[in-house]
Amino acid sequence: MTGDKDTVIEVRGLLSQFGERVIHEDLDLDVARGEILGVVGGSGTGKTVLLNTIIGLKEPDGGSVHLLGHDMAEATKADMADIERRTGVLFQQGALFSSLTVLQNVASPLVEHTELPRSLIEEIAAMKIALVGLGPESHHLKPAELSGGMRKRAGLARALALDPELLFLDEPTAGLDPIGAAAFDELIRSLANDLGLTVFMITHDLDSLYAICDKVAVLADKHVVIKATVSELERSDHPWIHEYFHGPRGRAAQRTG
Ligand SMILES: Nc1ncnc2c1ncn2[C@@H]1O[C@H](COP(=O)(O)OP(=O)(O)OP(=O)(O)O)[C@@H](O)[C@H]1O
Repeated sequence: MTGDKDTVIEVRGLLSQFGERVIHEDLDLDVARGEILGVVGGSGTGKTVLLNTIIGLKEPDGGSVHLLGHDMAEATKADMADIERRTGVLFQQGALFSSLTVLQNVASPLVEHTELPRSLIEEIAAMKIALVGLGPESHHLKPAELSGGMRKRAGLARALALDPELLFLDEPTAGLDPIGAAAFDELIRSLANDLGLTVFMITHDLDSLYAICDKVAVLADKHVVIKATVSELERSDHPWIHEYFHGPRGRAAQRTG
């Protein structure tokens, strides 16, 4: 790390490509401890690829990523285990194991990363499920038996299973109706505050930016063109940002935000 322990994610000069196709070039990003960062950008600008690169699912083609003090290029198995214990990820579709119940899904990181007795693991999993607002009747349901909103909540409970300090969310409100999305935003905001989480959240949802993000990073032209507060972004004259905030959807979100 460059020495600043309050920077939990540090990306420098990132190059990402698939074959000849360059997705990121010279991309820099810092995320400070305790920050709730929204990551926005047009479709295909590489938001998910960035998330996957930061957490080590994709290797950078150039540049560096430091995550929770670890240089990802040199991370050992023990470092990766440390990172996995300290981060939670909610993938776009919830990524729950379809053959497991909600309780078993939420328990799975505890089974993998701890030596705790089964009964205690189930108790902790039940607590996490309650924390995200699901009732005990959900414990024995399989993912296919859940609504979209319940699936997101179950995915969030699993992401919180190991008491992470850093949470990655890929489009957490996508596919939810506006009321469900607002409730989910509220849940993320209060969990982040109460648990002191740092959050990296990819979203298309302007309402979420207004409701919960301290800062927003905009991906365009293959890199982060600006990282700023929403009100600073409203004043940006970058064409994509201007359209995003001042187009019809932007105006609607400002009215309700
Ligand atoms: N495994 C892969 N192989 C080849 N190309 C890929 C792969 N993964 C992603 N891409 C390409 O990289 C680009 C960025 O994808 P990514 O999913 O990160 O976009 P995004 O910004 O998250 O988009 P959206 O908002 O639509 O979800 C896309 O053009 C995609 O086709």
